[in-house]
Amino acid sequence: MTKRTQAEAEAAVRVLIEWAGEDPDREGLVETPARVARSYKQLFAGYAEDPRDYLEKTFEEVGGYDELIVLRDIRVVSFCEHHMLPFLGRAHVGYLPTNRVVGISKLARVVNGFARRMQIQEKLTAEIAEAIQEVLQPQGVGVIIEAEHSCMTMRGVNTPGSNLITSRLMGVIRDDPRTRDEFLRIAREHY
Ligand SMILES: Nc1nc2c(ncn2[C@@H]2O[C@H](COP(=O)(O)OP(=O)(O)OP(=O)(O)O)[C@@H](O)[C@H]2O)c(=O)[nH]1
Ligand SMILES: [Zn+2]
Repeated sequence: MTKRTQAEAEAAVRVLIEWAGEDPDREGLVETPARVARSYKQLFAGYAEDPRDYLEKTFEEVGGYDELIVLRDIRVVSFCEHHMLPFLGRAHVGYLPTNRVVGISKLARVVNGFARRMQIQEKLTAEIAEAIQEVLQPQGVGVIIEAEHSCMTMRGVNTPGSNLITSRLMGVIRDDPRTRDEFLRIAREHY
């Protein structure tokens, strides 16, 4: 993959501005290519990190805790790879630990690290679950994401208010009906 410079990104934005029918040299737009390029760096910051790294530090003194751990309503800001438009919503992430747990902020960091890339929601959901399964090796993992896609609400089919719900369940959260029901109930309690 070709590595591009900030200057090249700015030139590309300038082309898009012109293509949209605007004058990139008018006062309000002069700095826009630079702003957009900087903004893309932040919005796509996920390419500069491996979210698995957040899960390396764990705690084993859990007092025998062996029930589900669920972090609900993690804000998701991601981008559909078809239109590069945002999809916004919430993720619910749970796991059934084996003998160690992770700091809860790290679950949100993992979501954010994968979200700040271009992809479809199905892939985002799977990547989060698989990273947790791979690094923490819990008895089970569940990830549910509900999000509204700007490419559907702002353009195209124009259906504001419709949410895409995706889930990836692994291990006992997928295979043991009682654990699965408990996870889904906790994750959906507020729907
Ligand atoms: N499965 C899935 N589809 C997505 C996601 N984000 C956007 N899409 C869809 O990707 C599809 C791309 O379809 P295309 O026909 O190639 O593109 P398009 O002509 O812009 O399609 P419209 O959005 O229907 O106007 C659309 O149906 C989008 O709704 C996602 O996260 N998951
Ligand atoms: Zn889209």
